[in-house]
Amino acid sequence: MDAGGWSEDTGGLPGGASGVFKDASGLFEDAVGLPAEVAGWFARRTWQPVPWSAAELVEAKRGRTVSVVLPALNEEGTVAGVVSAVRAAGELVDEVVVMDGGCTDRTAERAVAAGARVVRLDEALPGLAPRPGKGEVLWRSLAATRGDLIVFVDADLVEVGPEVVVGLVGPLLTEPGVQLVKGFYRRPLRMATTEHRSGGGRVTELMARPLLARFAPQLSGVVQPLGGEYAARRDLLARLPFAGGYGVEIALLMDTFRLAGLDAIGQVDLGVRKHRNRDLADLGVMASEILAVVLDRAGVDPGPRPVDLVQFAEGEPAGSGWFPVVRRVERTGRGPMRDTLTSR
Ligand SMILES: O=c1ccn([C@@H]2O[C@H](COP(=O)(O)OP(=O)(O)O)[C@@H](O)[C@H]2O)c(=O)[nH]1
Ligand SMILES: O=C(O)[C@@H](COP(=O)(O)O)O[C@H]1O[C@H](CO)[C@@H](O)[C@H](O)[C@H]1O
Repeated sequence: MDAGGWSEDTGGLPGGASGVFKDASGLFEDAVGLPAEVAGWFARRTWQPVPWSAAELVEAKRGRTVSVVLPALNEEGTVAGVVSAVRAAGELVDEVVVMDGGCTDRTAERAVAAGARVVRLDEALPGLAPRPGKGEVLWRSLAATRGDLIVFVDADLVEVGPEVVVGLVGPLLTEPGVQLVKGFYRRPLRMATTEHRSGGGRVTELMARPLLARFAPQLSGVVQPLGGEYAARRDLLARLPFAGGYGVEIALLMDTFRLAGLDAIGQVDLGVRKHRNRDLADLGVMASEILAVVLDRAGVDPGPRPVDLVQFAEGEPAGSGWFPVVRRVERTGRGPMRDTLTSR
């Protein structure tokens, strides 16, 4: 599959351009070419657009099974739409599981009504007290599902369709060397009253990319390293540790690279991703979790645990001054699920 005009000998830029990449906004006038290793990987392991149909992939399954997992913490407003979108992939999907991360709203009820199986954290691993954070939810999904391939899709997406599953499992069913597939997309930024065509993926741009550039430059070709839509072989995920909070995605990416090499990773264009965009304060906590994980994977002491992140809020009414808000950032991860299951 021609990966959309990118080739290994053009410095990684479309159309043979190399050296300076001119952009209408002039923001990239100082761009340089991709390192050859990254350009080569990008050309080999990027599928844009996705070339497969659901029917072709059903044929390609050859007995392999697919579990789709939606991590959900109070997503009653969107979970049913995401479940329906995933189920529209038909026979490509063998089970749809919503992992209840501790919901106190109608997420579970609406997920069941839409056709998903709902599993609470304590049900997935009875007797093992759940820990907070997204990573714990994804880790426990390995015990709650049975598919040979596991697809993670956030439950807060809107305007999503079955192509999210088709795209993500495509390389896993057709390229034997690929073990982890990340989705990528244009990321609009939807705030309370406005929607911008791009601007989403704020922690990706401000934290993840600069960290990868310094500590794992081989992964710099991954368009959306933090994206919550990705798929992997169970036998890979079961051998990996899971970071506890929002560091789970970048940890899985770095650990897959360390364990299986760059060509075990692929990425597919999924079009546009719209989700609930959290405020900057929440993203500050997320960035802190991601920073800690990347430093840990890079062998750099991430500092004390837990760390107290001091942020500031403006008092009411406006003009009445600012006050500190301290958020304790502590997400304890888990070891490989393979070890947990064999020790139970
Ligand atoms: O402790 C958590 C945090 C998040 N999530 C779920 O993980 C997905 C991604 O989380 P979030 O939307 O907060 O991340 P963002 O997309 O804003 O970076 C969503 O479906 C959340 O409901 C979860 O199950 N438990
Ligand atoms: O990519 C990002 O920068 C963050 C925040 O996205 P937005 O700025 O709210 O679009 O979103 C991702 O990061 C989380 C941590 O990896 C993932 O868990 C989320 O699924 C993903 O949306």
